[in-house]
Parts: sequence; C-alpha cells; structure tokens
Amino acid sequence: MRWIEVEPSGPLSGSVKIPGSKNSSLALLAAACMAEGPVILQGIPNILDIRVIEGIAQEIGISIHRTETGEVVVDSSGLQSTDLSLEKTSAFRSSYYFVGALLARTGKVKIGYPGGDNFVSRPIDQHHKVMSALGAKVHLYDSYYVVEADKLTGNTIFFDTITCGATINALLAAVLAEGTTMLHNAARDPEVVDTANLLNQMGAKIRGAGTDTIRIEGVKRLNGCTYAVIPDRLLAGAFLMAAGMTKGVVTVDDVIPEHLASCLAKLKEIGLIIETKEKSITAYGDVRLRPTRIRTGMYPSFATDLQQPLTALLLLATGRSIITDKIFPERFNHVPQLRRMGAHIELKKGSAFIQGGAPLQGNFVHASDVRAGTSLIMAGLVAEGKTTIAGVEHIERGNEDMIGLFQRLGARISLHEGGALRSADGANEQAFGV
Ligand SMILES: CC(=O)N[C@H]1[C@@H](OP(=O)(O)OP(=O)(O)OC[C@H]2O[C@@H](n3ccc(=O)[nH]c3=O)[C@H](O)[C@@H]2O)O[C@H](CO)[C@@H](O)[C@@H]1O
Ligand SMILES: C=C(OP(=O)(O)O)C(=O)O
Repeated sequence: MRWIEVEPSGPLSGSVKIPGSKNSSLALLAAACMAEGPVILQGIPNILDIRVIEGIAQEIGISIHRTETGEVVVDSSGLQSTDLSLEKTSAFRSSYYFVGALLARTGKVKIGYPGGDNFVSRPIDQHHKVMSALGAKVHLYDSYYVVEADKLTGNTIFFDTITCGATINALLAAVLAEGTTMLHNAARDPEVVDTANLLNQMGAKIRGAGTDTIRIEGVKRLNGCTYAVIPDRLLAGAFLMAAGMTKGVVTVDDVIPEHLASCLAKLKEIGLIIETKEKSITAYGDVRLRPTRIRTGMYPSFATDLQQPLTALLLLATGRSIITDKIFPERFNHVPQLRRMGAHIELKKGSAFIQGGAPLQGNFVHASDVRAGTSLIMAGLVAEGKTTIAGVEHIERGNEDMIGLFQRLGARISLHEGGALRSADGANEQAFGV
C-alpha cells in the first residue's frame, strides 16, 4: 500500500522545469514504432503508462529503452507480431495508437479495449470509423478487438465530433496508406501537431496539423530520426494554479506559453497575476481570488484535464463558481473527495457548483484518476491538518516525480509505503475509495 501525505505548506515559491507531455509522448512512441530505423525521442517522461508501452513493445519484438541520458530509443526492426497483450493494452487509454501505427505494417492488430482514466464512458467509435474509411475491417469481441486490412487506402474523413485521440490515430494510419487522406473537423491540439511534426521528420507528408483540416499524402516508408516532445501544458497549468491556491509565486520553465493561452486568460480573470516570457510563465498568487464560470472544450478552449486543479483553486475564491465539463460531462470523481475535505460543491447535469471560501480540513481521500490526484494534492496544501491520498498509481500513471516537483516549491508532501493504510476510525483504504 502506498499513499501521499500533504500538510499545510504556506506559499509555494520557486521554479519547476516542466517535463515532456504525457499525452504527446504516448502518441510519439506509437509513431516511432513505424520507422524502419531507430527513433530517438527526447523528454519522454518516465511514467507508468510509458513503462507499460515498453512492456507491450518488448513482447512483439520492438525495443524501447531509456539511455543513461534519459533519451528513449525505439527500434522496431525486430517486429514479429501484432498480437498485443490484452492485459497491458487495457491498462492505459491510448493503446489504440498501436492500431494506427501497426496496421499498415502488418495488416492485422489484435488489442484489448482501452483502459486509463475511467471517469465516464469514453467511446472509440471515431477511431473505428477512421480505420474503416481507410479500408480496414474492425471486429469487436468481448474483451478485445481485431483490426485488419489487406491494404490501407487514403480517403476523406469527417469526424462526427472533435477528438484528439482519433485525429492522431488517423495520422498514424494514413501516413503509410496509398493515396491522399483528408481529415475534416480534426482536433487542433498541440499533441496532434507534435505527432505530425515527428511523422514529417520521419518522412511523412502531413500538412495542416493544428487546423481543423489536415491533408496526408501516403508515403511508402518512414525513417528513423531524433525528436524532442513538447512540454506538458497540463502539468504547467496545475502548478500555476497551485501558486494561486497557496498565495505563492511559481515559475514554470521550459514551457510553450501559447499552449496555455485559454488557461492563462482564465487565471487572470480569477485574479492571478501572470507574467509570460518566451519559455516560462510566472504566476503571482497573493491576490484576492474571484469566482468564475468556465466550460471546458477542445483545444484551444479550456482543457478538461485542467478543470480538476481549477476546482481546487476555486474553493478559495469566495462566492459561487460554476465548472461545466463539455468534453466529459461526468468527469467529477474528484468532487466527492474534495467534499470529504470540507468543500462545498454540488453536482448537477455536467456542472460543478462551487461555493468557495469554506475552510478545508485534511482527511483520507482517494485519487481516482491523474488529474483528480492533482486537485487533492492542491487542496491538501491549504487544508488544516494532514491530507492522506490513496490511489498513488493513478497520479504516477501520468506524472513523473510529481512529489519532487511540489517539494522543490516548498510543499510539505511525501510518499509513504507500508502495510494497510488505516484511517483514524479504523476503516481501511476502501472506506474512503470512490
Ligand atoms: C492520452 C490522451 O491524449 N488523453 C487525452 C485525450 O483523450 P482522448 O483522445 O481519449 O479524448 P478525445 O479527444 O478523443 O475525446 C474528445 C471527445 O470526443 C469523444 N469521442 C472520442 C473518441 C471517439 O471515438 N468518440 C467520441 O465520441 C469523447 O467522448 C470526448 O467527448 O484527450 C482528452 C480530451 O482533451 C483528454 O482528457 C485526455 O487526457
Ligand atoms: C484522461 C487522461 O489520460 P488518459 O486519456 O490517458 O486516460 C488525463 O491525462 O487526464
């Protein structure tokens, strides 16, 4: 049993170097599996999801290893099979990228349904629509699915909804398809652009990534190269919010400020003072926080992955705030846990109604997903007494050294390991699970 303890920490202060983006890294690793030569990826975070991918790859003859200097080298020259471990592919969300990446190379992929953060139903119909449009057949079974194709042929695809994952999967599948693929209503996320940039460096012909219309001309093969992943905009946003939470001054270094534009605009509206330089952002949090109304949306709107840390921040803004998650309307697993700490939040039809200003008290809480964990850590920084957070594996799934980064800013936070974790009333961890 492992858990995190957080104690009241006073104003956070200092700077943190933001690691590479988890969501981009997951796509880049799949893309790298398509090259005929080795691909060297820089900045890939050492997180649980990535280690699962390393395991999946190893079982099918693809070597993914981390050098002493932290680069990740992907060599798929030994690829023998695309019958992927069902258990491992169901252990994280974006295993579906292996379909786009490996289908063109071998004609058949057998894979488990995506796992990952299970805050709501997360359909993958648009992924299947892409593969079918390119000429593949998708067979769905109880615990896995199989996608097969004699060959992939370019096509025109209109996404029914804007999806980052299916847009990336379409890039992966279409770059080796014969002819031209047009993607309409495509996601514009930085992770889509990052994947397209790597694929282009490997020899692909993709134009328009970052807009809602992407054109892909199929090529015959992809080559090895060296490429650096973009920084994690979601982690950066959470640290800036933590400055507001603790009335501190936090600088996030090595970031791309435009990736955080909607987040920064909202933080300024709430009252934070934000200073932006070419590759860093500083948040000054010793201000009066104002309540707000926010709806999440696809990039460049306010990210659904930032609404959980924002919920924590708004607990300190006296008055009523409303957060509506338009992307995943039921993604509020953090709310019952924050309530255990004294938060006044009501949930109604995809919105959280937050009555800010109530004092928070430390308690035993459970992180049910990556971002829920961040919001609980943030609440723990300002709650009275100790906050004990279970579900550490969810936090580690998406964040490298989250605890170390918070500690560098002066947070009183630590990781513990031992027997069964028991709350004061004797109940074990299950008692405060979701
Ligand atoms: C590994 C990764 O990058 N994860 C991110 C990615 O997830 P993921 O790529 O799974 O999310 P999508 O961008 O695909 O989802 C956007 C919306 O499209 C819907 N949809 C998606 C696919 C599909 O086939 N059918 C469908 O209806 C979803 O239910 C959601 O409402 O983007 C999400 C939205 O920014 C983030 O919260 C996740 O952190
Ligand atoms: C939802 C997330 O991740 P995944 O899509 O990998 O489950 C996330 O990073 O917040």
